[in-house]
Amino acid sequence: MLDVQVHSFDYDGRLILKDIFFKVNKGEHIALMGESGSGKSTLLKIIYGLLHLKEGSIFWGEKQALGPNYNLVPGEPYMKYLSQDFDLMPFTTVEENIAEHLSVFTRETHADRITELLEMIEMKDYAKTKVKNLSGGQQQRIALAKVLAQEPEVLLLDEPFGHIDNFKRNALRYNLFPYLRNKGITVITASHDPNDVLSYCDRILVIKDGKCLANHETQLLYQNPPNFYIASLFGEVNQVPIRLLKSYAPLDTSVLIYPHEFKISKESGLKVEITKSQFRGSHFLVEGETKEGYSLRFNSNEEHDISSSVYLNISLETINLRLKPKEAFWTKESS
Ligand SMILES: Nc1ncnc2c1ncn2[C@@H]1O[C@H](COP(=O)(O)OP(=O)(O)OP(=O)(O)O)[C@@H](O)[C@H]1O
Repeated sequence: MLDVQVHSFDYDGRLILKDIFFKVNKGEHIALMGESGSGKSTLLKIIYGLLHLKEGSIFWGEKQALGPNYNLVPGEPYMKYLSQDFDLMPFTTVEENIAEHLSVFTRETHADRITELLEMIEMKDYAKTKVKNLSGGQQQRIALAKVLAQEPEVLLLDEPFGHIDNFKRNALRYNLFPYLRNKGITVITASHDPNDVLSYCDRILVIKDGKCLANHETQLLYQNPPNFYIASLFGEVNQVPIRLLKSYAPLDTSVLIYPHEFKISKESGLKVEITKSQFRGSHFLVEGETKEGYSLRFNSNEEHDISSSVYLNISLETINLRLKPKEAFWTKESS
């Protein structure tokens, strides 16, 4: 188990992380989510041992990760970190870059291992190509193969697909995450992209301004977002005042509703006047305004004319789920 206890961390007196405590079981995949600048990369660098942690500790089982003040070469041998800059040797070939990270004691199996990794990242044809002649996305894939070369026990991925186009990104996720799971590798992935997280991570740790806002099982967090910040990490979300939905509701509160959770009716529900209708491939993302002036975004299978009206409905089940008191729920679950 990886045990992360960060009481505080600062860069030259500027506090960046505060009271971040969590454990990751062996073989578990967790995601670090949070807006840009919230401290995700800093946390990964601390865990890997690139930054000195004065107040706190990192343990992998019984072994303590001691950081740069103790290790001549920063980093721990059982852990690998894929940083946002790829750290490759540009004037050598793809296979040489990967082989660099394979053990000299297993030379006879190097070729097989390199082929296995290049197949996984779908770059088998580039084995002999010099890294400097690859695109940014291709270099990121090689960097990924490099950190996997000597199977780490713990893998820290910082925006692993940031430079890769959507087409390749989907294929790579599809290959990579099951591969890591089969190998029993413990993974922490920092990402802004819900597609990296929703299907592949067991748990999500949310960071905002250097503090941990949530640490929960993925589906549970998606379905019960405790606040707007967390819900919006998954994409579009509406904050709907409850009195718009139930005129008799005495509560001065609002519920978080994802655009796909609205059902459109031509007859009854919450009336909105269409202000925007945007093609999104599989559906239209439509914006409508209530008579009180609230703007709501919902999905529709059809395009809607500007200034036309529709009625929106949300299932009672969803409303009740979102109205559940979150404080007790989250404190209990997150321990
Ligand atoms: N070496 C550094 N020296 C000083 N401040 C730094 C350093 N690295 C990062 N910071 C600051 O620490 C804060 C957290 O940065 P960090 O890179 O950890 O955020 P992040 O959540 O990973 O962002 P992103 O998603 O954009 O990568 C930011 O305000 C950043 O400016």
